[in-house]
Amino acid sequence: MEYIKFNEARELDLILLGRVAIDFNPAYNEQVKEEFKPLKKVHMFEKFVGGSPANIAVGVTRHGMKAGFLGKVSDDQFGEFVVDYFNEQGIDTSHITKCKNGEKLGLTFTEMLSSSESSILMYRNCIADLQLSVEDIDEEYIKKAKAILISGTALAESPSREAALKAVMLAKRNDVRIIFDIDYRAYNWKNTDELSIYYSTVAKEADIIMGSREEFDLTEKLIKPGMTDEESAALWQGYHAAIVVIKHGMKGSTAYTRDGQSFSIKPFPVEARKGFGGGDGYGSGFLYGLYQGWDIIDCLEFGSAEASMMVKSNNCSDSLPTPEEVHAFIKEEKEKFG
Ligand SMILES: Nc1ncnc2c1ncn2[C@@H]1O[C@H](COP(=O)(O)OP(=O)(O)OP(=O)(O)O)[C@@H](O)[C@H]1O
Ligand SMILES: O=C(O)C[C@@H](O)[C@H](O)C(=O)CO
Repeated sequence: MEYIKFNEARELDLILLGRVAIDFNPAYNEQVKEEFKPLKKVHMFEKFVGGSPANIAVGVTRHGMKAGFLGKVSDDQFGEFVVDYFNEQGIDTSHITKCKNGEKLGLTFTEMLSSSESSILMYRNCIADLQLSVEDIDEEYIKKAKAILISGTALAESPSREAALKAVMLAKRNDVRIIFDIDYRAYNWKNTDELSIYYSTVAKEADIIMGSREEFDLTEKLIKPGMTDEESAALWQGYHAAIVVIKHGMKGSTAYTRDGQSFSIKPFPVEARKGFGGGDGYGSGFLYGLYQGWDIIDCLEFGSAEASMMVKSNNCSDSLPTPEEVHAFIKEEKEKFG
């Protein structure tokens, strides 16, 4: 059954809008399996492109999809690093612009303490990605895409908030599917009422919504707090959503489809290097499956496998796998665990 229809004539599979940053992860040698340590003890860091929509742009491109990024970077070598890296991956960077008033890309220093404890230390003053403004949102560009993915962090502040809302409105009138990845990052938000207002505005327009239970609770705060997954799915499907994906970390995740069905998957157990990045692997894999027209359960399995591969890795972008690597991982895990 086809739950979502993409306009096949479009040249871009997906435009991603929002957060892009630089991740500094403790240097890690897979062979030596260096020990976990507190951030203050780390001497060497490796630099990667980071930020959820940027990571998903890399992920879907590794799967052969054609992605474009709509965002703002700093007018310095870190901004150039992002654009160069995206170009090398084959991501369309024609609508990435540079900040004009000295705003800087966010720097994320990550701490990996054990296979179940990790955290991030964000430097996000005078932040570049939230400078995206309505002038950057070009209808002709949006029209080129089958779908646009809005990352929730883009809604945290003006001018990026209005830019994201404009992109949603233009997508709507141009037959472009809207994917809302709630992508809650507490450091961006002043209070949760604001968050509920803007998240729910986009969720009402979205064809696909993806988020954790906590993220749905925040989105629904001013509508009806304390809903079950089934109630949340019914609420958003009552507006526009064809597919609502609700994640419960290691307990697994469920996709609810508009015909009243639900499909659940458990994570593939792995020795994790970090807790973050799983969601981006999950999103990349799930969306790839959907574009291939797979059954929802196969999309979930692929996303879940890609998530497990990413929590094992030392970064959230560069190690995103190819479809062949994900299939091989699934085969290996099934042989191990039956
Ligand atoms: N330790 C782990 N082992 C295996 N899989 C994991 C682990 N942690 C997370 N995952 C997988 O990653 C998926 C997404 O993780 P999570 O629920 O933390 O989402 P998220 O908050 O969107 O992640 P992110 O920090 O990447 O944005 C989970 O649904 C699960 O499939
Ligand atoms: O921004 C974060 O929360 C962590 C980043 O290091 C990472 O790139 C990411 O965005 C994971 O979703």
